[in-house]
Amino acid sequence: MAFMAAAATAPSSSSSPLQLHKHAAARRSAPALLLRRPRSRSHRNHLVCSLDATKQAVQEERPAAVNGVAGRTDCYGVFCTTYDLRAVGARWRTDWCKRDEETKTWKKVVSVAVSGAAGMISNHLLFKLASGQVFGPDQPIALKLLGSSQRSFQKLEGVAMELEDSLYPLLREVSIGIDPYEVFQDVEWALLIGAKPRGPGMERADLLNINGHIFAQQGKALNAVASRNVKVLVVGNPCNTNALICLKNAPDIPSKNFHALTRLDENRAKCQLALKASVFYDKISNMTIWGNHSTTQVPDFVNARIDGKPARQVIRDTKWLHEEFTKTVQKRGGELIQKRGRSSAPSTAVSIVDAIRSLVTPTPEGDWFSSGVYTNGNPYGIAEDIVFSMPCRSKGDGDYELVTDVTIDDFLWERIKKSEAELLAEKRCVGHLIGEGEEELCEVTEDTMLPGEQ
Ligand SMILES: NC(=O)c1ccc[n+]([C@@H]2O[C@H](COP(=O)([O-])OP(=O)(O)OC[C@H]3O[C@@H](n4cnc5c(N)ncnc54)[C@H](O)[C@@H]3O)[C@@H](O)[C@H]2O)c1
Repeated sequence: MAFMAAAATAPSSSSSPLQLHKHAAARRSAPALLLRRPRSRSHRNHLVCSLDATKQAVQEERPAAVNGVAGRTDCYGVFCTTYDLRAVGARWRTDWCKRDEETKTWKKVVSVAVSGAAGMISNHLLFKLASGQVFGPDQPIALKLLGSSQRSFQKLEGVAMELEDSLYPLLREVSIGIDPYEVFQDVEWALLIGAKPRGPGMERADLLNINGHIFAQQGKALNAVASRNVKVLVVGNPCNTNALICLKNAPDIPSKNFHALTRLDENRAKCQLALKASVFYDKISNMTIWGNHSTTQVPDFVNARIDGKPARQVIRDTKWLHEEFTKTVQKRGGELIQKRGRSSAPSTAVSIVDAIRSLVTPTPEGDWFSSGVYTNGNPYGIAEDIVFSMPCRSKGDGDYELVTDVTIDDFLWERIKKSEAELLAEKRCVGHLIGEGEEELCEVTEDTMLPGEQ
């Protein structure tokens, strides 16, 4: 347990209602921070009850060199302390506080790792996670933030401070680090967003290799230290093949637990159908993105429904469906970057929220959602042993099943095969990272990165 308090020290004052643990600086190669705070739906009561004791304890226990003093330290102010709520409850002196503690019941904290935590997408996502929008308003959460290098550490500190200042009742723990073997310890969710952007002149094949190494290492780390049922959502591009690399390097974790994010594409496709049909987008359902998160993706208007009716019955413009719809969805990120000057981070963060919520809440009757998942006995005849976006349904237990009642006509199948061929080619490029050959055999030459996501 790299980040957790290793040794409980005695409370700083015998009359203190708080049991305060100084965070043991248990780091190996990487620095780490830990924030644990008393938080609850009624956390403001806790804070009122405990404020004086907290101040006193923090003052007495705080290590000498913290709060911006030159030189590196492992903890910063309140990040260095752990409060034991049970001890607080046991020692409350006033009836009001006692009553508050006795009536409280807590779900077990869910532990979520986020890589690329100082990046643009995380800048939106972390605050949604901490607010309860993702796992629910009664689900406490621990956030484990992974950065890429010593240089990123200071940025992660800044992110942790912003989270702290946001006073989220559900946010119980924030730890930061740059060693995935430490950050992924016991995590139940791993949101792998961090990746290198494609530099000037860099081929897609180069990116596959560079980012592939990141996801191979992170897969190994998850395999070694994460919860045995960790759910992994890969966002960093090229996300399908990165997810494949990650799962191949984590043989002790079920392959079914790995996802590549294609939910942004699904949301964009729903938006375009809604615009074309002049309906609000909550009327669009059964939207599938087939294949790769690239320009070979296949947004499926054949099975999509608008207000419960097949989309093709509502949108009679076949030329638009065949020729414009897919292109518009693919180019959405590029158009956005031209207008806004930056890539689509807020809507990507929202789509990550949607992707997770689709797994932790039951799918509405008759509907489904898209996710890039491992092909292992799929009912559609798509090549096995790749990560391919397909229609899924969930009971809300974190797991999913593939949807079988879909129609795949010639139009869809021809395009699905192209995306499949691309993913098989990407797989050959990363054979050296998935235990399938020492030498790279890479024939990916076409640039199929989605515009706006480099
Ligand atoms: N799947 C999708 O739908 C989708 C949509 C948008 C963006 N993306 C991809 O998501 C990724 C992140 O996008 P962003 O806009 O947040 O980028 P960003 O450059 O703002 O942030 C990326 C962060 O990742 C960090 N990082 C790099 N290597 C890392 C490593 N090994 N471990 C941990 N962190 C590391 C960087 O330091 C940086 O802070 C990119 O690869 C982008 O192409 C995917």
